[in-house]
Amino acid sequence: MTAAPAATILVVDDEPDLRTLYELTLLREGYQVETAGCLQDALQHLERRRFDAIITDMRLPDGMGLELLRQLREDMRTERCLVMTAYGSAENAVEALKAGAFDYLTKPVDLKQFRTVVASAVQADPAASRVPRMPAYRQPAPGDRGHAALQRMAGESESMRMVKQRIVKVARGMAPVLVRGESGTGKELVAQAVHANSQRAEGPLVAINCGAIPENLLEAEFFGVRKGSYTGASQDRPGYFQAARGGTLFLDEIGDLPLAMQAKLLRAIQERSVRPLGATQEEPVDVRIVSATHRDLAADVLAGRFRQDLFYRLNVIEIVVPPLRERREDLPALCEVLLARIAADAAMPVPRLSAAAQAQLARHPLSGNVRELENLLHRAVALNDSDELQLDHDALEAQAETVPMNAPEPAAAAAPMAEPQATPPPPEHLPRDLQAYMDQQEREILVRALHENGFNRTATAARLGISLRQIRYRIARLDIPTPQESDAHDDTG
Ligand SMILES: Nc1ncnc2c1ncn2[C@@H]1O[C@H](COP(=O)(O)OP(=O)(O)OP(=O)(O)O)[C@@H](O)[C@H]1O
Repeated sequence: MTAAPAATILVVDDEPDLRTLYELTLLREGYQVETAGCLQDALQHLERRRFDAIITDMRLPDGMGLELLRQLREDMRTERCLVMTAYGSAENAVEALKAGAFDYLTKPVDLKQFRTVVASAVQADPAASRVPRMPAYRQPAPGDRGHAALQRMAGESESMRMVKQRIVKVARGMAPVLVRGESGTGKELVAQAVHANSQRAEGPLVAINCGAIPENLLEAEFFGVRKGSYTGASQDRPGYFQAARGGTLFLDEIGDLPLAMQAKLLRAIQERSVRPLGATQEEPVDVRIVSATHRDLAADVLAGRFRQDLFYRLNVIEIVVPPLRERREDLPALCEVLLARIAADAAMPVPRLSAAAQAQLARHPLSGNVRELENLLHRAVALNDSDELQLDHDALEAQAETVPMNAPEPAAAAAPMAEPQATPPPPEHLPRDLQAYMDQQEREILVRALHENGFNRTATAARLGISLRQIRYRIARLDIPTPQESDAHDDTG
């Protein structure tokens, strides 16, 4: 057991049998337990002393369990609160998490899950016990993992500072986080910082690009496989959920998940258990879900492309990463960090950006956000032959001409440019082989777009208004060579 033996827990439930069941279960785990049968009783316990965790039923005879949460927050207390909600009442669970609950449990409570969730809530936190009246979150100290992860996110603009504050604030609970923002804004860095600032930082962070996994493999990849479940499954193989146990599962490009898989993911999140392919039994999983998307998921829900119930579950806490054009004051800091990174990778001294290059960047639309900036700097370093870095004029021109590649929804993105861009001029002579002609056209467009986006397929797909799956298919069909490392990059981020 990971919990400190002397951790104290307050159990609030009006049903005596359940109260006793929870009490005995917790005592057996080595905790000190106090119980209360109603809200007033619970508030009196809280006046007398501090606890490590509170477990409360949602409905109490004299009010709602959420009232306790409100009181704890008002008094800036550190107790972590677990709320028990009736089975199937997703709204209550989401409401509790939004109100600041550490986590929730669904009734009837599975005792194994109960023990796991409680252990995670009372994990030793010496800072919290020494300083009883502090905000519910702790600022990361220089040198610790959470601090380092925030440092990796360059930029001190007002909007970035707010993003960082929000990360610290929400990191410590279990509530699912949805990171929204245009492509290349740094959503993956945000997810890493949430993990690093959470109490799960010692556990794994498993990052998956949902759009990059072939549809027929999704279930096995997510939930694992039992030996013999299909020809070739010669041994048990864990899925992402098992791999992320005790840590964070980062589901990037969540909007690309097909509807059938959305239903399975929802079930796994609600039940907190998964059934590997070929298994007869479910196995409990303990993961925190952070997801990200550049799409307008609410619009996808309206269009029937994304399940509303899953959206509701994933979007308990939202972090919006602003596009670079709205925080241009971050440009110098970003250039510094990115150039240092590029130089370190190439084992060379950090180059200096010329004043002319800085001015060019300040005027450039940078619709591809930090990723575009990174690509421009990469190219500049590669072509550089002087002390001061100049920007590649052609690359700047080419990228400035492109329409923003980040409109939230590819289909919508295609609409405004339909007239001038969607219809190429007709060929002078009719082609003899229509298919070969079309393939050639498509190939040229893809190669150009891939070049312009530094071979990042996520960005290229967004630029062309197609999904990542479609672009992967087209690249393979047309046999377009791409650098190995770009494959790895856009698979994970
Ligand atoms: N604030 C930042 N400081 C330093 N580097 C950054 C910052 N934001 C983004 N980057 C870098 O820019 C690149 C793109 O970032 P990232 O992959 O996190 O974007 P994203 O929003 O997840 O993109 P996509 O939607 O295409 O997956 C990465 O190399 C990342 O390290």
